Amino acid sequence: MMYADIIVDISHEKLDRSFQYRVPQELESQIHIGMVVSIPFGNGNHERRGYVIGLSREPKLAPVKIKPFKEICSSEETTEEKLIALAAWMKERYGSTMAQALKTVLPVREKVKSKEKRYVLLNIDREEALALAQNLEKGRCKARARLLRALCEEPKLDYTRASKELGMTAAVIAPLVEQGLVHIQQDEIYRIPIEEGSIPREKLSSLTEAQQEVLCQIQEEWQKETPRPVLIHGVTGSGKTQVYMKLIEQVVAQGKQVIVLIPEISLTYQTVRRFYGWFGDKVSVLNSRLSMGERYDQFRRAKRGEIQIMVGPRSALFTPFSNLGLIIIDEEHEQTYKSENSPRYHAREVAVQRAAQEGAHVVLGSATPSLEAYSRAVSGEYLLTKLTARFEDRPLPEVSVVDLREELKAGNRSILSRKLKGSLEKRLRNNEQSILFLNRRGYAGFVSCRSCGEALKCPHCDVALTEHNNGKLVCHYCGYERPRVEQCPSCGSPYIGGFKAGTQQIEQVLHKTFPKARVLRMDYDTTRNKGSYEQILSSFAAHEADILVGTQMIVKGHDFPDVTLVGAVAADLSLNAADYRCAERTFQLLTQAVGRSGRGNKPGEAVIQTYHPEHYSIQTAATQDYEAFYREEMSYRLLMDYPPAAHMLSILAAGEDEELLSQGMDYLGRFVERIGEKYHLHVIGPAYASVGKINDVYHKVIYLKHQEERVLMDIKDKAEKYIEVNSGFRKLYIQFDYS
Ligand SMILES: Nc1ncnc2c1ncn2[C@@H]1O[C@H](COP(=O)(O)OP(=O)(O)OP(=O)(O)O)[C@@H](O)[C@H]1O
Ligand SMILES: [Zn+2]
Ligand SMILES: [Zn+2]
Repeated sequence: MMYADIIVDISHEKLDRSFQYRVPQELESQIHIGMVVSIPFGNGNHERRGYVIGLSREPKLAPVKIKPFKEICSSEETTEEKLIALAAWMKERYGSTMAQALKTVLPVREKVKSKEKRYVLLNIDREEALALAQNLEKGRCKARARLLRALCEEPKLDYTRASKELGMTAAVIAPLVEQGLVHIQQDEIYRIPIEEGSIPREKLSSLTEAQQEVLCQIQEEWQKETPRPVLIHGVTGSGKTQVYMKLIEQVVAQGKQVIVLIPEISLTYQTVRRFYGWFGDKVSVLNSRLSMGERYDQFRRAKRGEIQIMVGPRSALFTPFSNLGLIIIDEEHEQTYKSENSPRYHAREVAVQRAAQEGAHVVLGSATPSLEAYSRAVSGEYLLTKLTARFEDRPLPEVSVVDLREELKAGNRSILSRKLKGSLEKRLRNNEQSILFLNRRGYAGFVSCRSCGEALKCPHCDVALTEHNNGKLVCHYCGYERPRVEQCPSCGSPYIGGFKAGTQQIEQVLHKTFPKARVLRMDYDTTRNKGSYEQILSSFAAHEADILVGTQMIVKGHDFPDVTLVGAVAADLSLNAADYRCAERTFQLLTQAVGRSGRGNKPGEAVIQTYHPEHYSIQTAATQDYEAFYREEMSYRLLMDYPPAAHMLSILAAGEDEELLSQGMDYLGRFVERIGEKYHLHVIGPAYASVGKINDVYHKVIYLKHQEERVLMDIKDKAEKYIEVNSGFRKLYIQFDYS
């Protein structure tokens, strides 16, 4: 006997309410996940339509109590059915619940309108606020004092949190606003302001010979019986975008639809304008700042066939097009394509799956492909195409690597090396622009030596140790701990500690060193307000500043033709992240950063400041030699059994009760070790996750490594069942994560 789990209404929030029905014997061979069937529903057995979201041989009730459904309603597969099938695949692949998978894939209408967010912000500095709070406490204005103290901790305080958790009433806040000590700010939901028809149409430029060659290779692949996904590996500024546009034009001309994924950070007004310029109102653009309701509206337009091209971040992948022809993923290596919520899917994998289900093509592009994509391309699973030169053969920037240890020896203690300072001076003299960036990505309190540059690493996992509040140095993969050190274990120097400089300090140094230079800063602090990100970028593009200082967000995908110098202030920061991917991230970031220089008519230069000038990720980024990097990095992954050389499954658990969490994870660790024994499964941990405690919730993780994916899938299924039947896990929140 076969049973089907059926949901009645997919436009409803409560997708987890499914009902089991019996599959009539004669339909067993036809039924599959996603299909619409007609069911007797409720007390009156009214006929309703429902979607099949799961099939099994196990009844959830006594079999006599399970009603059969009547018939299969759809003769042709609808878009919803395909998406439900995709959700079912994601549930299996990533180990989420079906409800989580459905909510990711289907545009579920939201009941409550998303509210505007309000914040309370401090206008005075911290010391002043603390002094004031003390005074207010003496004067028995406790509530106001509490608010000020909270603001000292968190200068931008969520209004609802302030009122609920701290018990602030408007009467408490109002006098502080009146005195000008704090102010209230509303962050509206941001929408890229494009009015239809307001942008002049442009013709696509004709392709260069190299670009044309890539286009031909792709078309040839598409002629085949089973076309493979395509990876375009094109150096920065080679015109990958031009190739995408031609492909889009062709697919749209065949009456099919296209999804273009772009990292959120590149979804600027500039990009959007270009798309509208080329394709007019055939295009719609999503970004994650749209409310669920607005996203829903855009998806409905797609479903009704009002648009043919959807541009957006990860979630645009689920646009309900009925005749999907192509999915493009630009900057394929970007981390934001991986979801951090269950199902923790990767857009690349889901794109390949959706395209296979619907007979569409996939094109990935990057100047610095992920190891996953490139290894697939090398093995022939993907077609590899290349653009090896910049448009019009513009030269790639000349790169110098500066050894910061030598600077210290020469008595230079500034953040700016002599080389970088000289290069900046030259740019200011010639009225050209510069970008300085600090790659703080993944930065989490590592400890390194200022004399020799060595970071303290885990002897078992070869990733940087992280300093904890208790002074211990901890490995986030295996849990290894050691006490704080007073001296560098490599060179004996006492100058050992965390790296403290931030973008603000760089800005100050620039003001001191070049008082006349116009400096813009872009980091998390300066972009929190609505529209400020766009403002800074457009102001810099209009050459209203000479130097742009910021975090990695400034080096991604932007095209500023007047920039002829890019400086990486401390390239090691990302190299010391507690993550096996840190060399890859560093290489990508530096290569992309270097690629922002000299894109216009004037040749560019780049300066990389580092304590590890000999490290391969820095060397190969300096020579812009992706293949050399790939060889080195792949041999490291092979040696250490990290993906893509092996498969890795993380089991992440969170809970408020630390002891319960530890106990649960110990049990789970022993369980997977036991069932994994026959496969020689490699189990690491449990250890505290890289951020071990967030908002009083503790996080722990177990890593499983194996050569075969199917083994990890099997272990995951068994672990899921184990968790389900053991009540000790009820108070823990457990997620699976593949990489
Ligand atoms: N065929 C072409 N005709 C006219 N201009 C072109 C052509 N190809 C590239 N360009 C110009 O060269 C510059 C770089 O192109 P594009 O931004 O597409 O490169 P990219 O490969 O996407 O670069 P990155 O990976 O650095 O983002 C752009 O200013 C673009 O307008
Ligand atoms: Zn040292
Ligand atoms: Zn370790």
